[in-house]
Amino acid sequence: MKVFLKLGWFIKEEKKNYIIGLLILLLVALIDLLPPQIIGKVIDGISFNTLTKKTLLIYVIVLFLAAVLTYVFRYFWRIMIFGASMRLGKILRSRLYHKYTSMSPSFFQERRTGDLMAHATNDIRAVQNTAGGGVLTIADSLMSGGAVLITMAITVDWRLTLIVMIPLPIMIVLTSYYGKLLNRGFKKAQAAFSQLNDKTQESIAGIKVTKTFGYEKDDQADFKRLSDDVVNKNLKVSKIDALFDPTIMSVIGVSYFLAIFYGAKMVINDDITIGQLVTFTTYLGMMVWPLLALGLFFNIVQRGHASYERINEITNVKNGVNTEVETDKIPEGDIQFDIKEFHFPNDDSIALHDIQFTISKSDTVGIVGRTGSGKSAIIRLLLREFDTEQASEIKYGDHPLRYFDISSLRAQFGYVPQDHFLFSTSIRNNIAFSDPSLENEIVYNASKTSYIHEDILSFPEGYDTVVGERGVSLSGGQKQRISIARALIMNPPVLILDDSLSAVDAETEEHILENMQNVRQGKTNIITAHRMSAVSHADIIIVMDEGTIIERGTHHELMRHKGWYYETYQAQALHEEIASSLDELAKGDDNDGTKS
Ligand SMILES: Nc1ncnc2c1ncn2[C@@H]1O[C@H](COP(=O)(O)OP(=O)(O)OP(=O)(O)O)[C@@H](O)[C@H]1O
Repeated sequence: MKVFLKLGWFIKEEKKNYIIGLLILLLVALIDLLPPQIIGKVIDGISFNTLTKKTLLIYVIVLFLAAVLTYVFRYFWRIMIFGASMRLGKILRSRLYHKYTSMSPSFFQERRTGDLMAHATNDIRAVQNTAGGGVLTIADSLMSGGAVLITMAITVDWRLTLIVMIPLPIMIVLTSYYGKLLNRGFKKAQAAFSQLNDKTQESIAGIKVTKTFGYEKDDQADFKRLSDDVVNKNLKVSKIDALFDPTIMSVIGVSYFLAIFYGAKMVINDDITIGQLVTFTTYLGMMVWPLLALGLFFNIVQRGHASYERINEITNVKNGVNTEVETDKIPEGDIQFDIKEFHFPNDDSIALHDIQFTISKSDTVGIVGRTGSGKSAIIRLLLREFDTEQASEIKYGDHPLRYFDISSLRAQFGYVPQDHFLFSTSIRNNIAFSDPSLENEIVYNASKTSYIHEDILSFPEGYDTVVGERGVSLSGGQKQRISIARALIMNPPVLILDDSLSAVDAETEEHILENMQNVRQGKTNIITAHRMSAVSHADIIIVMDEGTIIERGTHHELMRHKGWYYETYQAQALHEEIASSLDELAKGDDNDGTKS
């Protein structure tokens, strides 16, 4: 029942629909009381030989009207009550979606995708059912059941009514005990479903790796284990659920026995007529549904409560990043880093320390270093993915990052992340993601700059080619270049390429960088890379190692310095030279082969 208190805000909102729906439901319950009365009267009329044709006709007309009214009323209460519950589903779905889209990336890092999807599907369905089926079952059970009991007491005999109610308290005790067991069972079953959802999502996303490693059998076994777990936990719930019906039917059975036993005695003693006894037992039959509805109500409500708690747990999570600021100032100017020490949330090891450097407005900055040296960490702090001290230690213009509204801060950046992502839509829509109404010419220019225009034209449907599961398969380099075009099209004050040229060959990289130098004049660029050639043209290059800066300067300064940058640059240049010589040789061999 607690879930109704928690859903009080919604019930208040939909007060009108619920009241009208419940009133109509009450009318149906009252109309349903008529037929047993009429049956009793007809039986008594026959046994006392007082039934005339005219009264019989009136009874038939009343029964017919009752049937028509019940039909119409049932239709309307369904629309009122189930309509309201659907609106609750919509509200919760929007809340969750809003929550998901407003959370910082660390939120998603800590949670499993399958779990988040289960909240948006299974859990919402369960809460929606509470606001629909739950309200209906409790109202129907109280109103129909109550109306039937009162009518039995008034129109037949109150003593007989009390007698048949003797077994009811046993039923209430048992069903509320089952209800508690159900809640526990549902929580476990929903959690197991989340895990299965997560497993399915991960398996599909990682299908290529699974196949390459021949891991299908283990993957299937893993899936079977989780699937069995879901079945077992739901089976436990069903076993508890299955106790409701027999308990209720047994209670009704005992009540029937008492009704016949004591009712017959009363007929013999002339306390009630035989017609009244038939009316009474017919009413008792009408108590089956309200009592079953009560059992159903516990089931629906316990499931809804467990799900509502799971949804609330997510919607109550505070966004890791404090977004409440008073200024509407747009960030502008140089970006200064003065990071003393940074560790990722929930991680004790130091990811960055003693990072001091400035990115002057309109400069291109290169950040290089071994894998795991902290390049991406710097970028993620600049994008305020975490609400740590560093939001004060990094300044944009005259103010720390914390000073700015998070949306206007992020709007300054065009970011191409390391793990680029394309949506399952056309290439054009992927590039014009920030504004789908952009003219084709602008889309083409961005593609030309990122050196992907010709590739796109060679696809079967050009820019309308759909990417992803049901579309064309793109190479890693093509995906990277489309992602770069998507960032370039925004013409952002600061463009960040986080290892975004790793999958293109040296020649393509050179073309892209050359094009960028032309179109990004007067704007800031930050490029992190493993290949030194990607940053050699930068105004300043930062070399990272073990979370701190070990070298800095222009390409020429660093080459003179003869440190890590110099050595890596030389090694990569040599490697590049050997690779292109081998390429030439292979081409030569091919040509020879063709001639002979
Ligand atoms: N969310 C996280 N929680 C804890 N540690 C993290 C997290 N993300 C990264 N790290 C760790 O922080 C360090 C720096 O990682 P970062 O991703 O910045 O390296 P990088 O230089 O960008 O590496 P790469 O070139 O391979 O992308 C690494 O040791 C990494 O394992």
